[in-house]
Amino acid sequence: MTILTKILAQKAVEIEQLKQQAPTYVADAKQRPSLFETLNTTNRLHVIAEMKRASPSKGLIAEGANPVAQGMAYEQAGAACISVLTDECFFKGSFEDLQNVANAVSIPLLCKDFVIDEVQIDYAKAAGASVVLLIVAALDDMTLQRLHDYATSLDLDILVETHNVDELHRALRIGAKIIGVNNRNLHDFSIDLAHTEDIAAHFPFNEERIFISESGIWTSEDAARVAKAGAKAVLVGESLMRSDSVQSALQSLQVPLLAVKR
Ligand SMILES: O=C(O)c1ccccc1NCC(=O)[C@H](O)[C@H](O)COP(=O)(O)O
Repeated sequence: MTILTKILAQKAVEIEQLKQQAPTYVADAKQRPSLFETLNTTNRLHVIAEMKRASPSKGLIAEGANPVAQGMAYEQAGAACISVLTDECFFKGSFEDLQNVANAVSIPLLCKDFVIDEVQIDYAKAAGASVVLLIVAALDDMTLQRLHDYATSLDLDILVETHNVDELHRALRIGAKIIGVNNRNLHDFSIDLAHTEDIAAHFPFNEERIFISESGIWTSEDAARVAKAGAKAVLVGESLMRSDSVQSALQSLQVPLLAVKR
């Protein structure tokens, strides 16, 4: 059993519990800017900054981190979006974290979880998310399309995560507009930014789609490398959580985008 299959088995159990009750989270009703529109602006690489206390690959990263303080620091430093991990078992996050961050910031807000059922999207929306993540590797084509349509019907943006060219094609077939490449292999934890470059070579760049690079981004050289491949944004967790200065760490990743028309 790999970590992804373990996480998905745990999600199936949690979903039955979520279905026993309606979401009790009530975030302030805020109209957040669309993630798609946000990422289509400026000529610098955008940063989606993640609130990440712990992870299966690294164990504890920032156990005592305060999600509200972290979220506000990200917003002030110029993040385009904040990602909040809501998985409790493997990442020590929660929907409560998401709701608290939602009440404190105004920028787009991603509920980062392993979504396999509509009920999780209902909870994400109730807790204030404006974006949800769908991981292609975790879903069959029909479920991927169904969840994508459901999130769209709730006016949510959807980040569709891929890890290889076959998954990119599956994401394109469902009409995904925001497509991420996770540089981390969710089965063995290895990280390689070359995944971004390999998938970029097959990505049909145009103004209707956005290409994002996720995981393993630590330095401005990493950011410049994935920007060169065509990424408009990076999704960054650990390096920001461990940084003494969120402001300078985040801003060092906002490298200029190349003047190449993609
Ligand atoms: O981070 C992990 O160990 C992990 C393990 C198994 C499934 C998912 C995992 N991470 C989720 C993510 O995608 C990252 O939190 C996110 O992309 C940020 O990555 P990083 O900047 O490397 O913390």
